[in-house]
Amino acid sequence: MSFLARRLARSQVTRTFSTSVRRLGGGGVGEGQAAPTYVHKFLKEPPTVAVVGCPFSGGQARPGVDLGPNALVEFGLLNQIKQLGWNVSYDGAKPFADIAHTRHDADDAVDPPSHNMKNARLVSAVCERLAEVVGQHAKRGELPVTVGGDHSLALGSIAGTMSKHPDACVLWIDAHADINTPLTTTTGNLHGCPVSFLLGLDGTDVAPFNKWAKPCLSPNRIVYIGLRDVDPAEKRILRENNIKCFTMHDVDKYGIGACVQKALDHVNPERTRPVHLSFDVDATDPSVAGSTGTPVRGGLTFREGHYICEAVAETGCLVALDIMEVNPTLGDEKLVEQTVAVGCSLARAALGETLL
Ligand SMILES: NC(=[NH2+])NCCC[C@H](N)C(=O)O
Ligand SMILES: [Mn+2]
Ligand SMILES: [Mn+2]
Repeated sequence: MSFLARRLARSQVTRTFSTSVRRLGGGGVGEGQAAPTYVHKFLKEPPTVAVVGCPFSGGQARPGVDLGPNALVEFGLLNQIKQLGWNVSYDGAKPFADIAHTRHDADDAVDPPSHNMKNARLVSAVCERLAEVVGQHAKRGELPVTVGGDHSLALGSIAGTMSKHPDACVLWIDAHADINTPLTTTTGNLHGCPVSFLLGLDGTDVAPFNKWAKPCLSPNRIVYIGLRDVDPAEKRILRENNIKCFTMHDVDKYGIGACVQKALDHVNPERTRPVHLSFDVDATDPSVAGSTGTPVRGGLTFREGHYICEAVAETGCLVALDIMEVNPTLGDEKLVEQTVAVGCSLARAALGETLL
């Protein structure tokens, strides 16, 4: 175990679900038993997290992001979640074992570009499988945590969430909007496109995706936080579809607290709707999580990133979480460990770690 992992493990051992997450004890805080501050609105007892590691890099061009899930699990993610009081299950890469999931765009002969998309068959197959796996966990009343892998996977994870919770809303935390369509993408990388398929935008009704990926999200049920690198065609799409965005400019202007509140008020005004939180670690500044394939300077601070996760946890509405785009082959050892640690701590924050 690395130094950081050991230190983290030590600081966690005394925390239990019943004392740190579920209730404020009657003793210290005024009269009687305080009400639970944190109630899961949509999960079955006992609260269970299903970690779904998806070692996949086919949605973009840089190898190594497929090693993300293993890096987070090696860093202790499963135990860290257990220590927050959750039951935790983990299948390793088994659900994807029969798909050549770590291939990326060297393989044009097997998976030729179609409709401007690279690795379309591969991305489609992996996302279809991921949708099944996430959907199964959700239907059991568990909370699937999908650990990527590149962000094309959110097409699968969100489709899976929607199969159980068709009224769910999505918080998409990212430097990028990932809303290119096969008609607008300039890179052909499908990690820049998942949202357009979820919404069923023009140009997305194409094989092989249209075999399984039916539009399942409407533009008023998704909100972005952290944007700062949006392609011109994506800006047009966001405007035309009236999609609510909190760019880094807005985070500077209003502060993260107001942005998250407005974001939740937009997609989930009564806090009665299930929430799928899709977190691309490149939303945070490269000084916070630098081991990622498309870093963009000027991002969320460590606290701003965690605040978003905590505020979602506080609603009790979280039904699914994605932690995406950790690439443990980019940067020196220190940067990698820091990025992996941030991936784990964002997940813990979304699962209630810092709530009293
Ligand atoms: N998930 C990400 N990191 N996406 C980056 C997308 C970059 C660019 N907009 C593209 O379409 O390729
Ligand atoms: Mn991104
Ligand atoms: Mn992304």
